[in-house]
Amino acid sequence: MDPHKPLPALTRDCALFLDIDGTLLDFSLSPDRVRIPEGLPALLAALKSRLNGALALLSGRTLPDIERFFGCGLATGAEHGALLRAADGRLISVITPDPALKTLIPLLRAATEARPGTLLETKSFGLALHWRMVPQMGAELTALAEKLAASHSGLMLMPAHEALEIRQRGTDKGAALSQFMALPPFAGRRPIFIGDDVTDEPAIARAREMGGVGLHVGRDFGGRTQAVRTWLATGLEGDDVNAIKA
Ligand SMILES: O=P(O)(O)OC[C@H]1O[C@H](O[C@H]2O[C@H](CO)[C@@H](O)[C@H](O)[C@H]2O)[C@H](O)[C@@H](O)[C@@H]1O
Repeated sequence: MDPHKPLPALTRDCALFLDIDGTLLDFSLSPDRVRIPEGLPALLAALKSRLNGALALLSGRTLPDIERFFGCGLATGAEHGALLRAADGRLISVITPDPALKTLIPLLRAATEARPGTLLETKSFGLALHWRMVPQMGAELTALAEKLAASHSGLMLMPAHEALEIRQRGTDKGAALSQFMALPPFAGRRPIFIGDDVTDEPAIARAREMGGVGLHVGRDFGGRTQAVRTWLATGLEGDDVNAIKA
């Protein structure tokens, strides 16, 4: 977007899709240390109600992480769209995990244990190597992951913020957005997606292709998650927002 262009209005006819880390939440030193701003779960619940349920989280996080952060009441595309769950808990789709992922765990775990400050995050449909505490370790871990994944054609590597995601091919947040948009209560609405990372670009592009808006935290919100939360609160104008400032 043109940085001088005002942000779009978050109106009742939108379908809202939100990334989590780096968009709703500030980054922390490790995945389990994120802080959920007071009022954010209530803000999301109020927006969901304002949009007649057309709000979904699209994240690289696991479903249990997302439920721990925000409860179970939001439609969710977890692990970059590997698993899609409706707000009422119904499973919409889930991929079959590639058995190759498990075979990489012992080698990657040994590599992170040998490099203090690095971390291996094991998820249901992918792995993530983290080095936020020791950025100088990023190149070595990336080289190792490239070597290990090379013989597994079903896997792909995706650079992330101070991390590398090892994922299955065939899913991304753009496809997840399309799947939700084909279903009620999303169908027929104007999609708005907000993300911050390379893994969010397919959903940014997809929202635009569908006549909606794809926003980027760095390009459109000055890199500030607080600016995202403030803009989200504008979607409640007219409601009693005093109790739900995030
Ligand atoms: O799609 P997202 O909701 O943005 O999730 C992307 C990944 O986020 C997490 O890692 C990132 O956030 C951590 C906590 O702030 C940070 O320590 C790390 O450096 C970031 O890369 C999460 O751990 C991953 O599983 C998600 O895929």
